[in-house]
Amino acid sequence: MHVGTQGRRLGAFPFEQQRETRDSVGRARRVKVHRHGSRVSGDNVGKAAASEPPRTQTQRTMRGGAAGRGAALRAEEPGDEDSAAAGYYDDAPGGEDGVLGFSDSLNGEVKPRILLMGMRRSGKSSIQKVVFHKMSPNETLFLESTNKICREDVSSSSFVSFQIWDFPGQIDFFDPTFDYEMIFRGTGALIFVIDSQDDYVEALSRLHLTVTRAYKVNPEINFEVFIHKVDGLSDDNKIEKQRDIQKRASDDLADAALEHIHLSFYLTSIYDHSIFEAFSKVVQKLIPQLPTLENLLNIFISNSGIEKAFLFDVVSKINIATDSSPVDMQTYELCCDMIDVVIDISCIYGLTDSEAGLPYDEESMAIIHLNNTTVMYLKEVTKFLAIVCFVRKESFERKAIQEVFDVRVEVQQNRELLSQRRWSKLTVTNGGPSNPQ
Ligand SMILES: Nc1nc2c(ncn2[C@@H]2O[C@H](COP(=O)(O)OP(=O)(O)OP(=O)(O)O)[C@@H](O)[C@H]2O)c(=O)[nH]1
Repeated sequence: MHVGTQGRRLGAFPFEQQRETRDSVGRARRVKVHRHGSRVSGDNVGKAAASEPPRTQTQRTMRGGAAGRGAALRAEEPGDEDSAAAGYYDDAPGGEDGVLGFSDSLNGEVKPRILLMGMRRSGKSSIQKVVFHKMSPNETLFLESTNKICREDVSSSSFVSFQIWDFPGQIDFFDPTFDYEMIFRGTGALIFVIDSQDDYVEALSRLHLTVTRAYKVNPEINFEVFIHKVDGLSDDNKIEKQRDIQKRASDDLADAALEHIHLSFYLTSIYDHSIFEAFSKVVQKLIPQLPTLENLLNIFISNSGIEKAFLFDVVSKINIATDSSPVDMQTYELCCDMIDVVIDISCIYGLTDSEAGLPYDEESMAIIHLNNTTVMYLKEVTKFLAIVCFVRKESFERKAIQEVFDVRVEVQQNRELLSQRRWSKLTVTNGGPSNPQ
């Protein structure tokens, strides 16, 4: 396997130092990746966030105080939103954060919201922490119950940009301080989490109430149901539970003459890749450019000898898009593992203490030969995105992949050359030096 990060030396540490690096630097670097992953738009916000502990820095929270809350809500959604949900919003320590977090309003962009709802202890915060904060599943055992709505901005590129709102277990729709109209109006997807290891009768009636309320306010919401914690169930049991939950939820909607509301169901667990796969599908539905991206990947694979190509957000391991050939869970898992390996190896061996670099940059790439004549190829595409390709050994040896990426490098070089020439022309015309330097 080759892992490249700005040509840094690999494998040069003595063993003891390696361990130390892993414990102290490796972890710190990981946090760094995550910091840049959970970005807040706007320079000031980013700078302020950099010096804060991970939790406050990435969770955009609303201020409990009327002024702060009012400012924040006005900034995001013009209109009379001030009354919204005083008791439900998180109190941000060091209030500035809450206000600045609403950077959408500063550039006029409104990010779609993904809401995480469900009964207490169903696993909502764990899902958010594992997918977006790289928390290990076991650490979620120590998570405290969420009392207020916690909000986080995720923007991995120009086409992946949304907010996640993690709700406390029980929301009282009849509580006058809970302005659900305001919340549902800007929502792109509502994820309702059901604990499959618990009795789910109450959860189903909550699901029904939530869906019908939300639909009334905004019929455009995608309703996604995570049948969660399936790691404790046998395969048969999983299918049985899914069938039962699906049927009961559909029956409830049919009884209310709302059978036209579409619910999507996913079997998920934070202990395997199912949660990343499910979240990928939820996010993909919110990407307007998805058909174009799929088309580009189709063209890409049909002209390069590559069998399958995925575009991934490196931080969250969300699969942004793939070509239209079928995906199986195992392939998806391999991609996630490869991303982990690249980041981990870069953190441990790719950086030195004196360098403030990131473990993922424009020179990041990796090649893994599997034991079944398949080769996996990962290459940086943008600061936050990677393309992961599966290619047969024969095609790889014909250097199909290298040719594809060499073309990209050549095109870039030609562009640079062209712009340099233009620049020289311009400076000569203006009587300046002909060299752009
Ligand atoms: N077995 C298993 N346990 C999980 C899974 N996801 C979360 N849990 C556990 O479920 C418990 C509750 O998780 P939380 O994330 O705090 O639940 P929550 O829905 O945010 O809870 P509230 O904040 O009270 O609404 C924790 O002990 C987690 O470790 C999973 O996929 N499988």
